[in-house]
Amino acid sequence: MISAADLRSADPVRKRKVAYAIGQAARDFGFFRICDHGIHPDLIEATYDAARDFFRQPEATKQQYYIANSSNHRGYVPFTEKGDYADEIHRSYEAFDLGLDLPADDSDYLAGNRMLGPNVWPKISGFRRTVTSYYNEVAELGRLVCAALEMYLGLRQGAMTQHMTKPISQLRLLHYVRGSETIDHKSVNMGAHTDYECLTLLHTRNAGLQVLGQDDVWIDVPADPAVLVVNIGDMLEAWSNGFLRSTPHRVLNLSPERYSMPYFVAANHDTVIRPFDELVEPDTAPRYSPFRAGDHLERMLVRDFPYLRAKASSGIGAPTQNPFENRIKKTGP
Ligand SMILES: O=C(O)CCC(=O)C(=O)O
Ligand SMILES: [Fe+2]
Repeated sequence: MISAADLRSADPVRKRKVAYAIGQAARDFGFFRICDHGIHPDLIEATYDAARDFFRQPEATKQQYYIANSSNHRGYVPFTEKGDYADEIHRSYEAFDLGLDLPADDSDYLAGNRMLGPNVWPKISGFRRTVTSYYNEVAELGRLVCAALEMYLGLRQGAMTQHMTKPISQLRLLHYVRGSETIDHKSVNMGAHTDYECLTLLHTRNAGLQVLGQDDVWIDVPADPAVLVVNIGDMLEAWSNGFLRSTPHRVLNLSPERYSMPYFVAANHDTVIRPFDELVEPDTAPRYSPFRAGDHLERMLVRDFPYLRAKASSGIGAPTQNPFENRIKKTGP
């Protein structure tokens, strides 16, 4: 567990120290837990309350916000919106997805960008205000962790964060419900995957998350309300030329009901992710070919969201295997 308090320190020595602790954990494990992160527990609780208020509405009400009705991937993801995760046995969760809340006259949105634009807001008192506050705070924390990793990786300041001025970062409110017919509580609810962005900052209230360790053993991540779980995602694996690895993880049916809130720290839509020169050894080729951040995310979302496949006009193409997930072995618990 790493105290993240010094990420906000004015003292460069303290800042460097915490940056190294974070970098080492990212390097050695690909995921780590931070406390003293500066997001007030009351705001976290209020965000869960907002999530609960949304999910407990009748299905027909939630369907008014169905993500398929949005052109920029915002809104309600029903239990039935099942992706292509081979190892899911009792997949049973719903979600609410949102991102940077851009105005309706945003030029990227008007140009048809599939990830940018305004959020969809349910008519629930306080929902928008609370969830926006949490989004802003977790986004700020994500920038601080990225800046710390720039320092650890020996990159110039802003090497990554300058590409996060209008990011395609999403916040997901997740609600898992274990069906009464699910007898095996170690069955997989959300299948093994890597996250597609740079980093994920996840808060959860309940056990069930597992991450794949170096030796291909699934490790249980305990639930602790004071903690944010951080893992490396695909974009950062490529940016770091594989020095940091995108960590496979999955969610078991341990709890009858489970809430979590991952925030995915991404780059801007059009940022071309290619390994930083500083991290490519002289006279060797980079280990990753360049790709646009938005293209990678959209290619993966089409695998995870049947509605995107159904939209003939989405233009995203056929679902593909995520090359960053080649380390996932279909091992048992
Ligand atoms: O709910 C969790 O703990 C993990 C969620 C997750 O991995 C994801 O949404 O990508
Ligand atoms: Fe994930």
